[in-house]
Amino acid sequence: MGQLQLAADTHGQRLQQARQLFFDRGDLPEGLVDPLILRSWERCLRFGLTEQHPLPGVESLDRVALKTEQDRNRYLLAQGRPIMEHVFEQIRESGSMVVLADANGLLLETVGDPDFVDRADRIALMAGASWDENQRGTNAIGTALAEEAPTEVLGAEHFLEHNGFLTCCACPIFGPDGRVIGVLDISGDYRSQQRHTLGLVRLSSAIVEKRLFETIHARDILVCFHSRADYLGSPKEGIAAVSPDGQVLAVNRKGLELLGIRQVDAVRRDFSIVFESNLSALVDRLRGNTQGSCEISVNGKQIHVQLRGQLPPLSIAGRVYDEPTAVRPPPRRQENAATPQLTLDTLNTGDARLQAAIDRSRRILGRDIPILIQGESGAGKEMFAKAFHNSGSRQSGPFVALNCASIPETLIESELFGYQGGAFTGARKEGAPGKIQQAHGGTLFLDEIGDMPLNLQARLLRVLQERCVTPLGSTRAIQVDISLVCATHRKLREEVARGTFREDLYYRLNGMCVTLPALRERTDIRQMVGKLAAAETGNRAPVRFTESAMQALESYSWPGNIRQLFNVIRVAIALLDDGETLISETHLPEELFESLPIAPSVPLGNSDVWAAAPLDNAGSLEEIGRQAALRTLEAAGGNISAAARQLGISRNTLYRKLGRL
Ligand SMILES: Nc1ncnc2c1ncn2[C@@H]1O[C@H](COP(=O)(O)OP(=O)(O)OP(=O)(O)O)[C@@H](O)[C@H]1O
Repeated sequence: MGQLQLAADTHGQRLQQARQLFFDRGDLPEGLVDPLILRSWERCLRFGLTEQHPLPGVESLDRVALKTEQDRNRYLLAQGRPIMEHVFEQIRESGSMVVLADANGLLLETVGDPDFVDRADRIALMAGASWDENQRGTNAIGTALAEEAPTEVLGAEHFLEHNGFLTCCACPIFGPDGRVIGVLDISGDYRSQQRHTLGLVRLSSAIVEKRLFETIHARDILVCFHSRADYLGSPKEGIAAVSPDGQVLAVNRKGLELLGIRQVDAVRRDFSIVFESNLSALVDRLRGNTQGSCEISVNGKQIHVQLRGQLPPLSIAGRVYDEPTAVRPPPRRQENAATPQLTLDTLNTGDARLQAAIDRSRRILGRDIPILIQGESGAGKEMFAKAFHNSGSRQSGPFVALNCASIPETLIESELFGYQGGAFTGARKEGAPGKIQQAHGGTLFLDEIGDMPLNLQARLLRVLQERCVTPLGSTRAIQVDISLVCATHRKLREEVARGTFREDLYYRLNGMCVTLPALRERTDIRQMVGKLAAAETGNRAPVRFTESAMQALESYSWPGNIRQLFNVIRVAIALLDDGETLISETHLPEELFESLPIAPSVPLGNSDVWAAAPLDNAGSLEEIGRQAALRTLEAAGGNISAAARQLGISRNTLYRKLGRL
């Protein structure tokens, strides 16, 4: 008999003794059970559970309800799925499964060995079921959530007898604001317990957290650090997100550990105070050397630092950091073209439908009528909103954008309405104003408004009616004066009919609706090509297009619209040899020449990767590739093999593209 088996037997005997003491005699079996498990058993008794039965009425969600929950947690799933696949590869054929659950213990997705999945199904360890402690008793998922700590629950440590055949390891996943947003778990047969499983789950959760942090702060300067240079880039590195004016916006959990401080000690402080170094000098030292690192001293300790994310332009870097109060920070989002004076006039490149939309919008300038912009993804809705703001009387006020689809539901509320200090775990001591308040005197742009959760729609409606906002945890309403512009790629009327969008809010937002034409419907593609190419080359020598290349660009169906066109032009320019300025068909992707045009409604295929990969944060071809790989993976429902097949690359290459696991 192996040592592990012996240990398991001894552990099993001790547990039986502990259960007898606890359940039969009502004693606390201290010393026989891990204190964390004991705390959980006591909680379960308080919930009214018995060791034989869960509470009556515990039912799993049906497919539709599960889909809704998966949708609400799409952000967590998008980052979690590739990691689950990767973890499963490590434990395949060990009679186990990998589970991703939301912050309430609802199982969102599972991937596992078929034999074990069958057994797991019988105890409802499957997507759609809740494993909250108050329903299933002590279990790694529910208990990790209750304790907010990595948790291992072995065999009879499970409160409910019928779960005693399980061994489970789970680790909570913390969102970028420090709140728990989900939990990753590996469950298997008690007899196949592996010593390293908890470590694997912890590491994997750390990877998901890191990706969430990097995605949320993709538009900020990311200062990555560790006491060991070889840990830079690993899930163990600390990351601080810093605004262009040198204010620390957030520090990830590893970073707080490394610095030995709390979130409230860092957030909203100047970088130079938290890191005892001048950010401007650091940017200059590391500019052009983003793979390199340098050492700084913080609190008497040497740390290695690397910069990633959006570095400010050189001229701005110096100015802003030297005179923090005198200069307005540069815009957080860099538009690709027409940045200097983006107005409704400059958007007009000759297409009649676009011109009609511009004319209609111009008429309501300065009248504070909410405008709803509809159009396919990448058709230029945000650009239009910015141009609308710049053309009206509020142009000197702030333009504040929030994309309701790209941040987790738990964050939308605090991002939008703000919060008072101490409103929730991880909240900053001094609180933070929300986007609504930040837009006071200017324009609030709510992108993908169709993705706003229903409960927040009600709160938003109240703000629009009363022109007041009440931050989370506060009772004080703050007056706001905002002009509202919303955009969506969804058909909001249909969402209203389906009951997923409030009718009263729909009418409130829809003072005037403009629909932007899809790029394939536009007659000014040549002009757009010229404009986007000029934006990409900047001060370098201008590029030209052969007639056949231009015709290919004109006749393609552009499912990803202007974003895709710009992407294609960027890549074409990158493919030119030194000194070469003529773009021909060889510089364009093959799908432009395939006979079947790609309609936007077909499922994502190889060529749609180009369509969907957003350019806004794509600093390099490597990043474009990573985003394309992510999109394909999402479209393939998280199935790594299917996504790799679709891209025509190996699974390993796909993993590498997804972020070098
Ligand atoms: N008229 C334009 N001139 C130059 N670039 C443009 C123009 N319109 C859009 N773009 C560029 O195309 C990309 C997509 O535009 P934008 O983000 O405004 O589209 P969107 O419709 O809001 O997309 P989504 O619905 O996916 O958020 C951006 O990089 C933007 O800078």
